[in-house]
Amino acid sequence: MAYQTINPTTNELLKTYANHTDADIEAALDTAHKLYKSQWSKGPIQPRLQVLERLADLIDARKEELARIATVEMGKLISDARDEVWIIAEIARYYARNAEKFLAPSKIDSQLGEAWVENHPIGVLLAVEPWNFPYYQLMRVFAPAIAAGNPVVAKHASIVPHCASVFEELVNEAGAPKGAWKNLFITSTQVANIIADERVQGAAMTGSEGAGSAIAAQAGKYLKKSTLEMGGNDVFVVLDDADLEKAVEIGVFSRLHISGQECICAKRFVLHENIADEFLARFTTAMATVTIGDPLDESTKLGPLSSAEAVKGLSKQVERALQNGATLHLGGKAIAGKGNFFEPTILTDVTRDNPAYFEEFFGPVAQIYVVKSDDEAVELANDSRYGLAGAVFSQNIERAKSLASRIETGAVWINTFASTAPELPFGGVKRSGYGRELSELGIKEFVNQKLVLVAKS
Ligand SMILES: NC(=O)C1=CN([C@@H]2O[C@H](COP(=O)(O)OP(=O)(O)OC[C@H]3O[C@@H](n4cnc5c(N)ncnc54)[C@H](O)[C@@H]3O)[C@@H](O)[C@H]2O)C=CC1
Ligand SMILES: CCCCCC(=O)O
Repeated sequence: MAYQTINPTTNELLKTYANHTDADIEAALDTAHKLYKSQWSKGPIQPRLQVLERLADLIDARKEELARIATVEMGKLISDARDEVWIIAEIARYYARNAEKFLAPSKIDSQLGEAWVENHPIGVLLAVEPWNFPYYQLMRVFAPAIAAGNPVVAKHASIVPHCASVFEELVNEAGAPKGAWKNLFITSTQVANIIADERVQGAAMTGSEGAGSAIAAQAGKYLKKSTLEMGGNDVFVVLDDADLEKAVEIGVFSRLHISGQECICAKRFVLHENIADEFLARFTTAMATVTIGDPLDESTKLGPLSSAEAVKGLSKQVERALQNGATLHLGGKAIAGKGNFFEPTILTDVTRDNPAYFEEFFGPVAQIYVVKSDDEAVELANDSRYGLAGAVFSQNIERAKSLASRIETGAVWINTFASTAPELPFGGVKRSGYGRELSELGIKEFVNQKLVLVAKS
């Protein structure tokens, strides 16, 4: 597995990074484990939280540089890259300012005596992360882990090594001791060996089902806790009383955000029959006229996919959907020329016997479904192997809340697009994974919630 920076706008190879060896891994695990056994991990929380505060300030100071690195390495719009840099500083500050409260002992009323739960670190964690939010995915693990006292070794996606390197550089510059966070350019086999290592107590993974299944299986075999943040096939439900102009604008934004390479974004558009034609007409016009180009250009609204392989895979997936009966309403092909560009695409008439019905399209490909009722919308939303997020548009909030409660996902957003914030839990059910990241829930995933009880005298 080669770690390379290839600019997806030009497909120019910019840099190849050397892989780490087994000896490097051993050194990283030894350092991390020794840090876990030290006062740094088990002692007062404040020194660890001060690192997060300093890290946030360092990120702010290098915002434009960091954003440009991400855009050049995986192709997201420069404005989206700035947003990502902004939110990782916010996540660092959030845990710096809330972790002590989250991890404070909590009393339990018990007839057996004075009882409480303490929250302790559990040891070295492994993070395995994807390329689509190359900094956010790392901070989502690092911030709660360091606050709790868990050192982390990290394997990032092979196409974002510059982002991985600069993140580690920032963590070290913020004053984290060696071992708090170590980036490793390693193979899947080496990941499996790390999970098996007795010094490693947990694994946090974000990515595809294939990766998640492999990592969860290995973690299960060695009795290590894992959290999985995997794919999604989120519905974007537009009811007959929705603000159509708003729904169209947000629907286009959500489907094309990060060139459609986002696990929580609008993928299956579920339209009430009374507004379906009007929505589709406006949606089609907006998708067809979006500005496609260099993601460093501020006027661009749709950049490239992350890699040439991603374009090939998406092209085959769309072709297979059409071969199985879907109708191509818009787009459908890779854009000829330099770079990994794909046309904004709309598929209709995707029936349940079409493989596309159950598939996530990790690119600017929208599927359109028409329903007659709220019940039918819920039934279709839940007829999925995934359960990550979803959105419901209606001007009747109680009606929207009712649907939100019935949709089997980890989150439902009403009258807006699915997104993220430090205080909001992130995660899903079914084949979208298990566990939660961010919020108070996220910091509790890898701590020992230890009961202490003093018997009545
Ligand atoms: N739930 C979420 O927050 C997110 C989910 N995803 C999902 O991930 C997929 C696309 O992202 P990719 O980075 O291409 O996913 P990927 O699964 O190919 O890679 C994710 C990470 O896992 C590693 N990996 C892959 N196979 C592995 C194995 N057998 N053992 C150990 N490590 C392995 C990769 O090198 C990378 O670091 C889509 O399905 C997308 O929905 C992507 C981003 C966020
Ligand atoms: C908006 C942030 C989303 C992060 C993970 C994803 O959906 O791919």
